[in-house]
Amino acid sequence: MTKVRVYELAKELGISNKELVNKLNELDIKVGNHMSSIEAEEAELVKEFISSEEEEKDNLHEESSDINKKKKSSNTKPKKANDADKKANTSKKNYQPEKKSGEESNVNINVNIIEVGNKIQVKDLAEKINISPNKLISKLINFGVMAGINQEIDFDTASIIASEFNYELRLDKKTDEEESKDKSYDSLDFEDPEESLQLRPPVVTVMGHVDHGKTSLLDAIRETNVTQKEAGGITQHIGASAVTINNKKVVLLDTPGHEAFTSMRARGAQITDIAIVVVAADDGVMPQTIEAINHAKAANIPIIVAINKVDKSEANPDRVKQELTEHGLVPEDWGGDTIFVPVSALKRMGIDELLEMILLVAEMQELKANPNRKAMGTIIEAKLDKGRGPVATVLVQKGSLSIGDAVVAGAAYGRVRAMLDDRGKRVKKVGPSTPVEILGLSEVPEAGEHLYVVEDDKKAREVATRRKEVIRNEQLKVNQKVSLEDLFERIKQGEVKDLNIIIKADVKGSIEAVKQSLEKLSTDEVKVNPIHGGVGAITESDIMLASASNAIVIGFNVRPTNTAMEIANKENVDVRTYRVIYTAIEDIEAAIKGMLTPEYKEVVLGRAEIRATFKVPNVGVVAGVYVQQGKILRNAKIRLLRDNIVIHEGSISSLKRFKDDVRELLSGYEGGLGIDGYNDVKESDVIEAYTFEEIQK
Ligand SMILES: Nc1nc2c(ncn2[C@@H]2O[C@H](COP(=O)(O)OP(=O)(O)OP(=O)(O)O)[C@@H](O)[C@H]2O)c(=O)[nH]1
Repeated sequence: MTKVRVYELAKELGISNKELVNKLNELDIKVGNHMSSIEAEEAELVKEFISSEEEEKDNLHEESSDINKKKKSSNTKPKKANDADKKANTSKKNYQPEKKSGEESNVNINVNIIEVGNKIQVKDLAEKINISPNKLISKLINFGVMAGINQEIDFDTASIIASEFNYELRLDKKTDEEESKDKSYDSLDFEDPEESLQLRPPVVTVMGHVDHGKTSLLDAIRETNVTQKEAGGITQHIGASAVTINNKKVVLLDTPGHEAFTSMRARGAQITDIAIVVVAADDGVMPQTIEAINHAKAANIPIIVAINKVDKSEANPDRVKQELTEHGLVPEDWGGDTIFVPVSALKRMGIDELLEMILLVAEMQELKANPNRKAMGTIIEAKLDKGRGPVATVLVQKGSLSIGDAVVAGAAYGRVRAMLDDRGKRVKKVGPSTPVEILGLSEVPEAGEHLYVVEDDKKAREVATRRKEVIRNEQLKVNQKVSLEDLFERIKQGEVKDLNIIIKADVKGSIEAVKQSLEKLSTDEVKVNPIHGGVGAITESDIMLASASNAIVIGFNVRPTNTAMEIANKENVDVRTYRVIYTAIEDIEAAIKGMLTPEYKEVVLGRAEIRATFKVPNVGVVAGVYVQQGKILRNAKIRLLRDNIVIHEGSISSLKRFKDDVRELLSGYEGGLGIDGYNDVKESDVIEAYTFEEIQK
């Protein structure tokens, strides 16, 4: 009997290999991938099935507004599929009209009417029309709708499917509203009417290069603003604190640095209104200053520059201004719109001015919230306290939180048993922009989770249970981050309008060159946005920024650090490294146009650190290595990294364990390694072994 390759059939049908493989599996024709082959007869069946599906879609299109008509069309429609079905003994269940057992076959006589909202979750619909969710999902696939069990489908799609099972759906506006309020955790956060809004204090994060004085500045702000009465009280560390100037409050997040800021953002929580970027006047703009600026810009929040250490004799505030101008922050006195405040955290100089500027920027932003509603906030920190149980610091963002409120935060729920402010004082009720420590939760919530007040305990428990499901789904959603592979598809679907890119390189010159070439790749459909560039290894902070901003990371002659690599895997951030600028530009251009056809992908096998070097006569230099992770294979390709910068790429000339030649060296073992035609190895260099794997399509 003749056989047909899947990829040939896909080509003939004008659909992707993946689509065809899915279709075949739906029809119970088991295939592994596009290289598998199927019987010619099966191929015929698939062809007929697909053409009948298309016909079906056309019908639905024409008649989509009329439910009754739809019912008719879907009852007559699968005829062709039935014919096809007869030809091969494949599963019939996928495309035969379903009849509820014990019911009349003439659907028009016995139609069940159900009221549903504008949208309905797949599993709810399945329950309502009395079929298994899996059956419903495969039915949806037949209709060209890819939806998971927890996903929502619209009313039209739902009613078409339901009609096949003798159910008629009617739109019920009330159910719709109630459902969306009940079902979705995030819909607990409703919009407040304009007239209910009142000004609220700004929430500030301090960022800047290491040792430029972030912590000192936070301390200075707090100390200069503690009133006499409060001075005796011990300032609690709860993750955030509030200070008052001219009777106005400013909230400071305790953990300085853009890493903390961005990891919050990566978890979907944007709590900062204003970023203070600290630059030491004696040191000027440094790499982490630029990172901080780009992290704040990516989050779209205003920046105030605090030029710190102006007490020092070598302080040169003008140089700081000059340097920052190059990064788009132009001081007001130079015609720009960025506020610069000279301060000395050490000598407590300029602190009040800085706070006044914060209030000014806050005022311009018109930060408002409705204090008279059920509270909504974000968890800043949380821990398990031996005596007190789960303890969480929440920044109340909307509404007012009171003792006794039933709350839910992620999978945690409970009643607020006690509340403490940042001075350790017990409080009963707090409004927007207030950090408080709360007791009474069922478990320790994740930082970054939203907290909502709900009617009662029962409701809190219910929402928390559902939230657990959502969290699980969100973890799956991580997969939906942008990558070059599916970029074209995502642009076509309108899901990606900005391609955010982070560029890391071994030399500064490359960054600017790449940035300019990349910007030129923008099309009408997609804007290519280099959001950050820096010299050196790809770090954890780069990956978090990419994750928070849905960006891809490209590196030139640099590699990710071990932690960065782990986090990139976890967060599903696409990291691409190149030796030459040209290939990177070519890749991204191809991805935008949908022409990227990689057949192989690089897989890192492991990394080994060089602990010693030996000169071996007639051989060259051999490195004594210790495998830190993964394994080193004798026939793998390797890179020599120094501070995660690629010094050399090549292959292994010898791999030994003690005196013996070995084919591999595993994690935790030591051995000797020679690099083919290369001797310039140093202690603490890292050998990265990698290989290429064929991509399964
Ligand atoms: N002369 C002078 N020294 C300062 C000033 N502010 C901070 N310093 C000093 O600078 C050093 C670093 O200050 P930190 O506040 O620890 O800096 P940081 O940015 O928080 O540092 P990391 O947390 O390590 O990133 C300390 O030795 C401070 O005493 C200032 O205004 N003037």
